[in-house]
Amino acid sequence: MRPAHQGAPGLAHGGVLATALDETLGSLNWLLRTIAVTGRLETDFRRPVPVGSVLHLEAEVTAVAGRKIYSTATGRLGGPEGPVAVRADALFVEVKVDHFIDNGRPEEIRVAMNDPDQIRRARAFEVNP
Ligand SMILES: CCCCCCCCCCCC(=O)SCCNC(=O)CCNC(=O)[C@H](O)C(C)(C)COP(=O)(O)OP(=O)(O)OC[C@H]1O[C@@H](n2cnc3c(N)ncnc32)[C@H](O)[C@@H]1OP(=O)(O)O
Repeated sequence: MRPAHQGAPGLAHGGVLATALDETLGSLNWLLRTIAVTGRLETDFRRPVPVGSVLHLEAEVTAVAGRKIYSTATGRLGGPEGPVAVRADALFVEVKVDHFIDNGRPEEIRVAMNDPDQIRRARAFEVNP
C-alpha cells in the first residue's frame, strides 16, 4: 500500500482495497479463458490496512453455473500467513466481446483492436507464483 492509496490518515482507502480484490478476482476469469465482468462484489473490511504494509491477495473460483462465475478472495496483512484484513465474494458474468464494443468508447476499442497484445500484457502474471 502506497501513500497514493491512503483514505483515512495512514490507512488504505476502502475503494482501493475493493479495487485490488476485484482485480485479483477478475484475473481468475483470465485463467479460465473467459471474458467476464463483475456483476456483484461483496466486501468485508476486517482490519485496517496501513499505508506501507504489504497486502497478500489470494482468490479462487468456487462455482461456475452457465455464464455465472462465483469466486472469493482474501487479503492478508504482511504475507500468506498474516491476519485477514479484507475479503470479498464475487459474481462475474461471462460476456461476448460485443459488450465492450457496444458499451465502450470507440477510441479505446480501436486502440485495443490495433494492439491485440495490450490486454495480454496488462494481465501478464504467473499462476501460483
Ligand atoms: C477484448 C477483451 C476484453 C477483456 C476485458 C477483460 C475484462 C476485465 C473486467 C474487469 C472487471 C471490471 O471492472 S468489470 C466493470 C464493472 N462491471 C460492469 O460494468 C458490469 C455492468 N453490468 C452489466 O453489464 C450487466 O448487468 C451484466 C453483463 C453483468 C449482466 O447482464 P446480462 O448479460 O443482460 O445478463 P443477465 O441476464 O442480467 O444476468 C445473467 C445472470 O447473472 C445474474 N446476475 C447478474 N447480475 C447479478 C447480480 N448483481 N447479483 C446476482 N445475480 C446477478 C442474473 O440473475 C442471471 O442469472 P440467471 O438468470 O442466468 O440464473
